[in-house]
Amino acid sequence: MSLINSSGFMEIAIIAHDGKKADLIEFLIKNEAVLHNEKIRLIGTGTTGGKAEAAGFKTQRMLSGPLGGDAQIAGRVAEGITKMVFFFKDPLSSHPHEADINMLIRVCDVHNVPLATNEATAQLLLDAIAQQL
Ligand SMILES: O=C(CO)COP(=O)(O)O
Repeated sequence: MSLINSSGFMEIAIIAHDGKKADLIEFLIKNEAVLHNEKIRLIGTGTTGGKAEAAGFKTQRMLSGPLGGDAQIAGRVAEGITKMVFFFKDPLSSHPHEADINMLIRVCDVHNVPLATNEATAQLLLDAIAQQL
């Protein structure tokens, strides 16, 4: 399983529900030494991506999650462009686009793409890839 896509980058998707956005930004800042590596490309759902950009992380923004951003990222996972997903889900809230959320998770499993749905898992994944950069 290669984590580098055909463009030569490790594209990581960053997504967070509203209740987890602050945690994700804090996670990015804590790991900025790895995330600013020239081989890493960040993409994100609309609002999450905007907050990451505001925190100093160059991020290609997709549509907002509820407007189809999760589906766009699922497409990139299916096409082998996005190689890892950090999705800080809020398990205590319901979401109108639950079908998109579940579809993204399913597509990651179909294509064997590493998916972290919480910070502990995201940290383990990032620590692992730091060795490969
Ligand atoms: O709802 C989301 C993921 O399901 C996140 O979308 P935003 O980053 O646009 O808020």
